[in-house]
Amino acid sequence: MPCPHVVCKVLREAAEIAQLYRDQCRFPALCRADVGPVITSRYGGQYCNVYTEWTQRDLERNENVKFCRQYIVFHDDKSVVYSGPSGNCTEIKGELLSVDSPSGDMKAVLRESTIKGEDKQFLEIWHKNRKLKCLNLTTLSKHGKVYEDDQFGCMVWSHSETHLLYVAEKKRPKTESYFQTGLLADEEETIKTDKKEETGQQFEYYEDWGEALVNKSSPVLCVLDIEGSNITVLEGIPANISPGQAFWAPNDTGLVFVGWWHEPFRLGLKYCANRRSSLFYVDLASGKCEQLSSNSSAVCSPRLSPDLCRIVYMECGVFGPHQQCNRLCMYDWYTKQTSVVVDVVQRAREDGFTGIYSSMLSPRCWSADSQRVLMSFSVTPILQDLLVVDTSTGEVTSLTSQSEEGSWNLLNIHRDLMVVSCSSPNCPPDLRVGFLPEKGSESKMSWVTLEETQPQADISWQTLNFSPPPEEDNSQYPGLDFNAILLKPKEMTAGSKLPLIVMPHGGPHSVLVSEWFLSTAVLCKMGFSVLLVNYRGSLGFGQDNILSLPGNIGTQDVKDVQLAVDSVLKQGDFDKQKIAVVGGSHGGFLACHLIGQYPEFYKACVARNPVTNLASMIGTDAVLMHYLFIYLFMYSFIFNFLTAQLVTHMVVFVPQVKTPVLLMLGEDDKRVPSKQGIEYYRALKALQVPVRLLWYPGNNHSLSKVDAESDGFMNTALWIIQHLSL
Ligand SMILES: CC(=O)N[C@@H](C)C(=O)N[C@@H](C)C(=O)O
Repeated sequence: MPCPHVVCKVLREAAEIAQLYRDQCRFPALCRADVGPVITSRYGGQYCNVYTEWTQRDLERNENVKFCRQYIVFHDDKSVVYSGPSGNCTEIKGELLSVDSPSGDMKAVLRESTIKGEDKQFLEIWHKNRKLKCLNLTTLSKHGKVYEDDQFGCMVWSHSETHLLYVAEKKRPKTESYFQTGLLADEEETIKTDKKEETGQQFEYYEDWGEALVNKSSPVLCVLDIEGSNITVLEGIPANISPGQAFWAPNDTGLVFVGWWHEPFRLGLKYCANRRSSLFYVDLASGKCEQLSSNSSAVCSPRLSPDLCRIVYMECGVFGPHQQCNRLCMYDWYTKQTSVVVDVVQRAREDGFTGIYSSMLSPRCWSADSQRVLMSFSVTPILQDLLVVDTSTGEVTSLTSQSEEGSWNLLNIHRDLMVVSCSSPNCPPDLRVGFLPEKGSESKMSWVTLEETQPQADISWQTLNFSPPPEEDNSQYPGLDFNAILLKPKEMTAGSKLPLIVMPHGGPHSVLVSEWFLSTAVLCKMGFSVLLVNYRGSLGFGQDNILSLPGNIGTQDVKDVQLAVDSVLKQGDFDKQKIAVVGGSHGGFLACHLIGQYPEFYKACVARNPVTNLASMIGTDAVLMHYLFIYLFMYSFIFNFLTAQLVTHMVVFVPQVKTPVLLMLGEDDKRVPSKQGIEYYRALKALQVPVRLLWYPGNNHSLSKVDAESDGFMNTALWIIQHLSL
């Protein structure tokens, strides 16, 4: 018999929930910041402009709008003297990429516009108050579409400001069938090339780089000579690598870039930092391409120091977990020596440092004297701190440990002026600037807020640490802990109990930090408590924690989540009959496992693009290596992988399920085939378990288009309200 008590009041009306969601959507997120050149006023004062770009969901227009706002920052090179906005927000439309030249005099913009129903790309060069040039890249047809993604994309001015570097899809040959030859005779270039090569290639399959990189197959490095309006597609790069994240070498002698190998085939790159890749240099005079980093690891985010002498980059192992603890490496341009500045950390060090887990460094990350590197990442796997690394000693110091709790994000640093954003589960992102203190004085860091946000008084949050009981300890990696973030509505009627929504993250090698999340904030404001669990295998606890999960998927992670829930329930604030579980991707896998392994416990389940059949992950473009490694770790590779033990954990425990399940699937998901969700839906239907499937066309794995995300949120909330009988 459940004990009688009052359940806390939860907002139930769809219109009111939608209004709450709409209100919370009004908090924008920062996506970029640039620091302009120093200007000296006629009275001797120094100032610079800080340019920022933000995104915000526009529910009426059903799009994520992007806008910019600039700020003026007067300073004395050590501290901010005065700052404030210069003008209002301006929406940015049609700009795919933009970048100011180093002097700040020029600006390059890649613009997309639809003319007579056809998408065209234009490259514009602006000088002061006028547009100098506009090149129609589509008509010029030197290459395919320009890449604007974070993985490969870049647009970089040469140091001399005479050339512009970018990445685009390689031009594909025109093709014709064996039976309609001659149609291409007017195509000059086609005549010049070997005709045989193109005949019969109409239906050639081009592998792409997978989830969120669809149609990105063979990137090429392109250089625009601004004066002559000439575009050169660089040659000399090995045909079996895809270049990206490129920049100009010292003195503009060549280009440095990351190259991802195509073998065994193009493994999806999104969420997978472990794909074999190296740092390369291509010399512009000789066309010779040289490999600068190891042959057997994965690298990303190379950044050149202001004195143009050294390049830092992050490196991790290949074939292992899809996200791991990184090594911070440094390549000396002149001695050609590579050193490891910060190594992989197996377990938390005595000072609490657990390693580097950034997926990307900010566009600039060096201190002005080229001695220190700045980065933001989770130091304890809850708080995302701002850290400064001394490249000569490898010493890591926090810049934010003295500040309020939350997650800090370094947007940029230039001439030691940092632009950062800070948020927490009850406070949307703000915008701050501050000068990097001298070495040894990091604790004296002082911030000036350019855009303030108020903490939401009705949400409280705390972090919780868990140690698994001896029977759940990992024998190979003993003594590992994990943690969770618990959000609660602040106002609770005395004697009443809260409904609880459990949310394990996806990945599985990912982490939930104490930052602002729209959905959890709205759920909490509605009256729900939310538990975000970083089970063993999450990032931020050291490499051993990550390695403890492969081979134990479906058991260790499931038990950790359940332990966290059981421990939280002991607090006594929660109604044990009103618990729901929500998860996406691997988090969806865990949600489906939890309702299968604890059939009476969860009263509602929502799974977004869940992995429900590991057997069918084999052969999917992006996941093969990743999942084979994770799930088949304990089993011999491929030939005998279908052991009874494995099958138990591969297809989630369907027959035991009683919990009503809401499934949300993205039609274009390249990471977890939507076929799996449909199979799971049919299995639950056959078992007469209440199940509903929402199908989102035009959405990939992230289900992040504004209409899909908002519809997904509303249906999640209403499904939980219905099945928790609230
Ligand atoms: C590596 C990867 O994409 N794994 C998926 C199964 C997954 O869980 N993705 C996470 C990152 C997500 O939240 O989408």
